[in-house]
Amino acid sequence: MEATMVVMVHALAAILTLWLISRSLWHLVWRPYAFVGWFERQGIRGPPYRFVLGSLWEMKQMLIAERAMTGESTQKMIVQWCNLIEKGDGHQAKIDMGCYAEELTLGVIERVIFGAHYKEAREVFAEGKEIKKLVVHALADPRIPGFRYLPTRRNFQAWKLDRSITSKITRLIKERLASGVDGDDLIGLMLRANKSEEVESLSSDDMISECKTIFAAGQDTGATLLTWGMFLLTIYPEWKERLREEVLRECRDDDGEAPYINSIKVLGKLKLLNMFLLETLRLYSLLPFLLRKTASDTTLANIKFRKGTMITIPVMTLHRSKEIWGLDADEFNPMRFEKGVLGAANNTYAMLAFSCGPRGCPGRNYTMIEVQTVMTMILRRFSFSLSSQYVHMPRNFISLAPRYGLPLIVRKLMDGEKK
Ligand code: HEM
Repeated sequence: MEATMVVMVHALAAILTLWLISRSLWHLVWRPYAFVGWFERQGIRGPPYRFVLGSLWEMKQMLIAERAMTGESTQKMIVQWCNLIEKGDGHQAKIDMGCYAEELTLGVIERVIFGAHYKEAREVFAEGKEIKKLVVHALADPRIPGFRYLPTRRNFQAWKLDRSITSKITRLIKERLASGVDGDDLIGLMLRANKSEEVESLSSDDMISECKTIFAAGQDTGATLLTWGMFLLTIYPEWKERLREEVLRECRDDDGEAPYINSIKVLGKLKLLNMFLLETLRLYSLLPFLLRKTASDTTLANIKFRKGTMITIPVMTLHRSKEIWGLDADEFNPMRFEKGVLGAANNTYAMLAFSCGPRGCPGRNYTMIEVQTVMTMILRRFSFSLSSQYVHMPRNFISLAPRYGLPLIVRKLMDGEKK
């Protein structure tokens, strides 16, 4: 009896070991090879790679496409607001700007990356949100090397979500390749960059992780800047009027009727709006601190740091430093940016909302175009104020956002108010 038990335990252990080996081989060897092979058949070859996204002209085309998509999505949002007003008392409606901003920027980024709206992109977004929660919890974990590789419940959850995101993005890229469509979206740019002789090829993994990065970095950032911008306009109504006046003045076509979707050239003329957004980013910096690791033994401000030291750059504190920005550093004053970012403070690196240097944010223009386009269109159509239900509680959940959203009361502008 005992001998049978021993044989059974051994057999079970052998089966389990074989199963584990086959799973590991599948994940580590066979699957990546199959995947790379599949991409190679499409003419996409592997590493190494530098981050190259086609030519500058192509990047510009992508921004033009982004602006058009933002215009369309904002138009859709405007119609929804008008319907809400009609269904209500006909004068005004309560909306949560945070939710609309999230939906709008998600609609734009999925089209900027994949060229169309996809159910999978929505699911990727929802799963990305779950990962974000896990990351926030992980920040409180003990700093033990290799901790993130341990099979804890949270790590398992994160790995599962990451696998699901990867497979959905892979499916979307495959479908796109199969369709043979060559668009002005991120996938189109990467595929063209691959065909070009001048740049090194992207591997399949590079393409997937590029999509993941842009999706993660580019969605809620724009939504949050838009939300803080709208919040500040309700707190400083004189700025709402100044910006509306600028928008109505600059965004006119030959008929004297302002177009829905402004050209980039027009956006360039909206100086006050640009200054307003810079001041919003100064006071409500989305990333309240940045982290850097010293690559070698370093001396900063006469303090010696050993190689590998983690340094926290307190962006939020620096953005409100009177030494750097002057005595009115705590006050809201977009006019400080009248002579540009360099003229606003006594330090070249004072404005860190997008960080700076080679690892500064590559999505800066993208966001500014997106948020300017949306605000321009809202300012032309609506008047808005803060709902009494608003609770001012900024929360740093990887990025700084209003914890309970931004409830606004929106009202359609009368014809007389648009002049
Ligand atoms: C208001 C909006 C945004 C803000 C405030 C912002 C801010 C930042 C900051 C501070 C960094 C540097 C992070 C660090 O070094 O630790 C960064 C990096 C990055 N951002 Fe943004 N970002 C915004 C929007 C976007 C958008 C819309 C995209 C893409 C479409 C994007 C893509 C990226 C990427 C890919 C990086 C990593 C760059 C690298 O590691 O070299 N960002 N962003």
